[in-house]
Amino acid sequence: KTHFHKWEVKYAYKSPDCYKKLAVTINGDSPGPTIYARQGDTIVVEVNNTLVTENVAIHWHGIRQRGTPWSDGTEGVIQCPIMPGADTFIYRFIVDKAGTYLYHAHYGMQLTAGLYGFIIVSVPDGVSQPFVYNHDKTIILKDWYHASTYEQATGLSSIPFGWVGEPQSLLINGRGRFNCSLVDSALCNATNPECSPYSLSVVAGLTYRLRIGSLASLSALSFEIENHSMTVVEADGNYVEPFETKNLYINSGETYSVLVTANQEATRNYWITTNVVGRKPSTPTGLAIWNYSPVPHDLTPPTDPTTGPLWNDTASQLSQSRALKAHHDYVQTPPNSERLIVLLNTQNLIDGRTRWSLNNRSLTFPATPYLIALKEGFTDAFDQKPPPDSYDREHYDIYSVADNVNATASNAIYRIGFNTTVDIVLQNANTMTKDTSETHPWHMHGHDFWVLGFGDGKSPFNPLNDTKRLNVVDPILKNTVPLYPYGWTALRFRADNPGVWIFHCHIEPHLFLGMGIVFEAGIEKVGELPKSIMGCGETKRLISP
Ligand SMILES: O=C1O[C@H]([C@@H](O)CO)C(O)=C1O
Repeated sequence: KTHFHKWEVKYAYKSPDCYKKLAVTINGDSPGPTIYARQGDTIVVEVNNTLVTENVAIHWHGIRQRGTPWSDGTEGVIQCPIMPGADTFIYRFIVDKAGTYLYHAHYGMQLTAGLYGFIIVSVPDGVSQPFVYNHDKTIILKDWYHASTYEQATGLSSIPFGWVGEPQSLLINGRGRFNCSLVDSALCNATNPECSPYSLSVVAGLTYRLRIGSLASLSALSFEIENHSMTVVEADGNYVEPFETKNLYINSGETYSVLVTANQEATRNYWITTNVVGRKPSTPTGLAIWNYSPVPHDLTPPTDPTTGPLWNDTASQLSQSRALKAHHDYVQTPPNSERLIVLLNTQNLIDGRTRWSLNNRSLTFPATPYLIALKEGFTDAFDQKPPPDSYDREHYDIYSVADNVNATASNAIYRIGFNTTVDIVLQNANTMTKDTSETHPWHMHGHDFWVLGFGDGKSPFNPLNDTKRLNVVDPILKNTVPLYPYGWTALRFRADNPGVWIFHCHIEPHLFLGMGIVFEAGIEKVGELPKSIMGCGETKRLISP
């Protein structure tokens, strides 16, 4: 079955947290419409960019794009962006795996500006899932800023550096609440119905599958439902060996399904809350209501909202990450790997500007998208010398503020043998601030990867032959995984999807500052590129194949 969607991307005034600001919307909405489909279906989205001056590209997050790398929607990597002033681009791809996925802008800072939403893929008819529930609901989490993304992007690329800071609000299904008394401004209206809390109505005794996704710009979040426990059953479109938790940690780019049974005193409502973790919070708790019908859906719960776990309890976040294992009926033990890439994550100055680098390379996109340059043989379009597979592991002190004087901005890419299995070890380090290391959610396009393990400090081993510290028995497949402060994360993937793909930190300002790598695998197996990814408007027709 093919699902057609016609989207107009445009600016609209929105007050998701009572404060009125311009947001990039889809057909006037932020978050955008949820795409529903069944495994094996084709999704066609005709995107019409009516922004006045900004390009757009939309990424289908978690969808592997097998055979359609040109529909991955990443500006600079696989397509010329969709031009403003009503240029149109048609994304067409197959959703080949049931699960909970996301979409969002992948151009500049437009995710922060509000272009984001869900893709829900259900199992084919007659196929069962390894858990049961009565109803299926979606909850999308977002952090929200009042400054425009133009101001943010300008600060990030200026000398001196202007950091975006902590968000003003946390939104649950596009609704939050900023304290209007903090600003002397007619722009903030606490009685605007747009910012009344989202209320999820439940019937006592029934079990709900909540599909929870985060597309935060910066914040790692914890999510909980007062007095109700959650059983985690799915992560990034993969079944999990079920485990129970009071609060769910969720990073930007991750999705989870949890089962929640409405088994508490049903004569009142309860708080649904989300809180910042991983960075010292200054953003108020995000609030929604767990409503037992027929209690009025907007009746404020009689209790104080839960404040979540301690923001810096990394051990508890790590223990949830380690609890995630492939469901026992869906274990795919990864084959041995053939290559190891160790990526040292550092923040450093390049030409006086603050950037993020991997092995001293800070990613910049070339003017010609990689996919087109590689396919058409434009060897001068980007630096042809691949970046290093490792760093000076023997001498580098991850606990010091390092100078990293050799850090450079680079558009070089990794070349990976098609169908080979690769291990990646993400190694965290100190930032340019003393005694500071941050959490980074790493997201891979075009593939899921096995999460082999996490550790503290410097990864002391070569995962190619160390199976003791790693889980090669029942590792979970994911597309986004956290790298914790001063820690390491090891993952393995099979480069079995021909194309050019980006692997990057999902904190949007960090990607903006170069925190990602691009790799190519099997480019010779990519079919003829659609002309619509090249150029703009009718000029696309002039381009010879
Ligand atoms: O990239 C970042 O910059 C700031 C800080 O390191 C300097 O202001 C911060 O917290 C980041 O994550």
